[in-house]
Amino acid sequence: MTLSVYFVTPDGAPDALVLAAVRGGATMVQLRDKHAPDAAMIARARRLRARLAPLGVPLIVNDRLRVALAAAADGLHIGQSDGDPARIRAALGPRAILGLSIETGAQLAALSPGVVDYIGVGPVRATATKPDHAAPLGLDGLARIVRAAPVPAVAIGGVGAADIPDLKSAGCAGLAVVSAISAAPDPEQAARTLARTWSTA
Ligand SMILES: Cc1ncc(COP(=O)(O)OP(=O)(O)O)c(N)n1
Ligand SMILES: Cc1nc(C(=O)O)sc1CCOP(=O)(O)O
Ligand SMILES: [Mg+2]
Repeated sequence: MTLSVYFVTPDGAPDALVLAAVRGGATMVQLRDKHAPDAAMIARARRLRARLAPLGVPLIVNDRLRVALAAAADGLHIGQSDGDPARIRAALGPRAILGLSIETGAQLAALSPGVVDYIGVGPVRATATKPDHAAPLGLDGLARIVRAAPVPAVAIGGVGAADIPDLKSAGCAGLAVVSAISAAPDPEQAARTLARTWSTA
């Protein structure tokens, strides 16, 4: 699992966008669609996993355990209100990747050891991509959580290439982005810039 450039899809993302992000250097992909029916998500997840597995890029499903299991995805990302992480781990099995969102120091303190493989910490900044986001942490708040985390952490929420030096200084294992790739005029090039900046910063 390489978390450095973690692409989270926007609703309705075409496969071509995901494949462009991966060609550019995205190291993880999360299929996130807050509106698609489960059946459509399962079909997309199966299709994408077949394309990404040979490239060594894990496909993570957002929120939906049933979809992750049915599509034999590489893992699942859950938030604080998406269910009990220990129960979800038991249902997913020990080999799947399980990620959990952390928005506060208190949530980090409540993390059970050995249950999740990574955390997504955010939002760093307010972002229109997730209208129901928690209070922004800023870079200092992010760093406080990441430094105390017992598992690798990715920063999420309004982050992009210009933040990479600060995110690395804070101890992040990577950054998770939607719009820095999906809203770019050339998503493949945007992913490449993120990957190159990550490796050189
Ligand atoms: C890598 C990563 N980190 C955080 C989130 C947010 O998850 P959650 O809080 O469950 O919110 P939704 O994405 O479900 O709206 C994430 N998806 N990925
Ligand atoms: C999916 C998600 N989760 C967040 C959190 O804070 O937990 S912020 C977010 C959206 C990130 O989109 P963008 O890169 O366009 O800001
Ligand atoms: Mg969620």
